[in-house]
This record gives sequence, structure tokens and C-alpha cells, in this order.
Amino acid sequence: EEQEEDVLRELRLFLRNVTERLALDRRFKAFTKPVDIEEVPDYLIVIRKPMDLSTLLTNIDEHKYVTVSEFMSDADLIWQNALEYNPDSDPMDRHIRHRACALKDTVRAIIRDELDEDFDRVCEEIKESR
Ligand SMILES: COC(=O)[C@H](Cc1ccco1)c1ccncc1
Repeated sequence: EEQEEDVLRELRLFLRNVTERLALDRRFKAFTKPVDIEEVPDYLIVIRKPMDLSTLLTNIDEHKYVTVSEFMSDADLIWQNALEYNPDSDPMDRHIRHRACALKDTVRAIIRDELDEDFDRVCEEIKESR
């Protein structure tokens, strides 16, 4: 009902704010747009589900997420894909993996510090009811 749509609107505002703050962080520049398949032709062979911060924003606007947990599953793909596609010991791979780990830790810290657990529970109840 209307109260539920008010809750999901607030969820989208929270998720947009988190995602935009990540996209402004210079460490996460490589994660802001999809990996360029022309530049990296084997990327889709290795990575089954590409994800990036701009796609998270599109998903939010398309009402794809009813809970923070659903958002986190896609957000986690960004750093997981980077660790998987860039596993080597060369400095470039180590650099993107360091940034991937920083992204993982930063998302978790923001959610821990800023997501109200009662609000999250209401979102989970809406999800269960649908
Ligand atoms: C999330 O970004 C990536 O996984 C690409 C993969 C990539 C390899 C070559 C071109 O792009 C990346 C970008 C910047 N620095 C390292 C790797």
C-alpha cells in the first residue's frame, strides 16, 4: 500500500546516496562504468555477471531492489569480478585488487554505520509479503 511505497522510495534514496558517494571516490574510478568489452574481449568469457556503479544506479531507478541485501548482492559482484578477472602478481592486477578490497570494506562500513536495522527489517517484511 502507500506506506510501503514510501518505504521503498526511502530505500532508493539511501541506495542512490551510497552509490553516488562510491562513484565520487577516485580509488573506485575503474568500477564506475562497465568494463569495455572492445578493450577486454575475453571479459565476458571469464565474468558471467558484469556489474559496475552506473549499472547499480540504473537498477535502483528501475526499482530492482526491495531490500539492501539484494543491492549488496549486486554491489559485491563489482569487487568479486575484479578479484576474479585480475588474479596475477603483476602490479596492475595487485592495484585493482587492492581497490576492489577497499570497495568491499567501504560498502560494508557505510551499511553498518548508516542503515537502520528497523528500516531494513521493514524492507525485508515487504519483500516476504510479495
Ligand atoms: C574493473 O575493471 C577491470 O577489471 C579492468 C579489466 C581490464 C583489464 C585490461 C583493461 O581492463 C581493469 C581496469 C583497470 N585496471 C585493471 C583492470
